[in-house]
Amino acid sequence: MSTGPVHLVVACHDGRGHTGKLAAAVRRGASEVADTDVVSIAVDEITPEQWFQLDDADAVIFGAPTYMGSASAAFHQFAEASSRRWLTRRWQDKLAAGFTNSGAKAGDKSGTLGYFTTFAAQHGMVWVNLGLRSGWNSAKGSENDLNRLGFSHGVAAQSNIDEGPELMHKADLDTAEYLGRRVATYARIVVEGKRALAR
Ligand SMILES: Cc1cc2nc3c(=O)[nH]c(=O)nc-3n(C[C@H](O)[C@H](O)[C@H](O)COP(=O)(O)O)c2cc1C
Repeated sequence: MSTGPVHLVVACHDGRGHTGKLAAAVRRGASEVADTDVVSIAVDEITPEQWFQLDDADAVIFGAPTYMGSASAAFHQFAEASSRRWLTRRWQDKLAAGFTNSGAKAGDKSGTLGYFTTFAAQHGMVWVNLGLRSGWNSAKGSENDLNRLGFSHGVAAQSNIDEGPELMHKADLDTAEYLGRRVATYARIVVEGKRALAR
């Protein structure tokens, strides 16, 4: 039996809509887990109140497009601004996860997901990986498999640079929903575990 809602934040920089569409899918997946409260934050427009929402979250899922082999500059600006939280260890032991999108199939997205894991580790957060085997890697596989591009640290989606977000691949959106559900589930386990230990 749940003892109260678990708080998740999806903290994302959306470039031209593609990464925002992934963020919405992560949020949908997380919302499917009972008693999960999910808030979305545009990190390039973050307000003082939203910094406090991050401070109060049980889990934060970071998202940014891959620009020049890493997270976008807007995300890095947010990460640098979070250094005040780093100083006070405000995000210590929260769960963290991540998602990105790029134009090329590989597109150096490992650089972005790897950066997210380092960023989370600097804050003392606990990383939740994607937890899916690679899709589309055998004769029976297809591009419609979950995790079709075969990344492990988080969601790595792809969209053609000359197409809008409405054409994003369903398998990528389904993979993002999967990550949302996974993080919400683990957040529930951790929160309930901490409450049990405190009794
Ligand atoms: C400045 C810039 C740098 C980019 N660098 C990469 C890159 O390193 N690898 C790649 O595959 N695509 C790259 N792209 C394409 C974007 O990753 C892709 O268009 C983006 O993920 C779309 O998501 P968005 O609408 O949220 O920006 C770049 C695009 C821009 C504008």
